[in-house]
Amino acid sequence: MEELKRMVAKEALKYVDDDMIIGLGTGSTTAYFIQMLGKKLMTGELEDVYGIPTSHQSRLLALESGVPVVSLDEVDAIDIAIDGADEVDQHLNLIKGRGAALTMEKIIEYRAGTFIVLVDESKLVEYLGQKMPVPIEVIPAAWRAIKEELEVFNATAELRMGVKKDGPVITDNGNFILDAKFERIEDPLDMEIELNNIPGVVENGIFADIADIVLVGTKEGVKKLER
Ligand SMILES: O=C(CO)[C@H](O)[C@H](O)COP(=O)(O)O
Repeated sequence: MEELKRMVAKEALKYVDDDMIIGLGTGSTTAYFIQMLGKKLMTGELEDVYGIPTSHQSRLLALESGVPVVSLDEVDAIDIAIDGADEVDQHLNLIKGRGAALTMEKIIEYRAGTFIVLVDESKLVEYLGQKMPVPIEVIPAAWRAIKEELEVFNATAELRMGVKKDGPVITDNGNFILDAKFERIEDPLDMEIELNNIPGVVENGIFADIADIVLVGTKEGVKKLER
């Protein structure tokens, strides 16, 4: 599994050129990409590349790996964004947010010229919601009301609890995460919009119609899926 992650991260480096601004996703697969990018910058194979982190995790790792970081309000455009995903359907719609960084990820990836997703083949699904819940970032005061309101969509939601921390997970933005298990998400774009219409929802982990390229790590090599 780690080898497949490394393989797609290496492939993603081929999309990086000098003078680029790159959205840096969150998670274990993107972590390989950030480290490899840092090495290319240190050896001088790449120059004047800046990263825009999507989380504390990617910011700390970028700084540690030698990738200079900037924030969204300091740039005019983002050339590419690189990130992992938890599920990818055949139309390249995604579920993201296992790492609770979905809000900043969507802010950056929506605005990238090209959004490239890195996964291994276990993440490919027939329909969204097949294996994973949809993480929903919510304002803490509204979590219980939203949990109940999600029943309209036949979704069962759980408040995500911390590991090595008592009580709920607190996102980088100071909010809670509800993990909502749906029976089947028939229309990802419609569901993404519906969920964001609930007052108190900050953002949800359905990324419909945003990914341009998905690089899939398989035992036979990297497969490229394109929209
Ligand atoms: O959405 C995410 C974090 O919020 C991650 O990109 C997603 O969970 C994939 O992570 P990994 O590469 O570790 O499997």
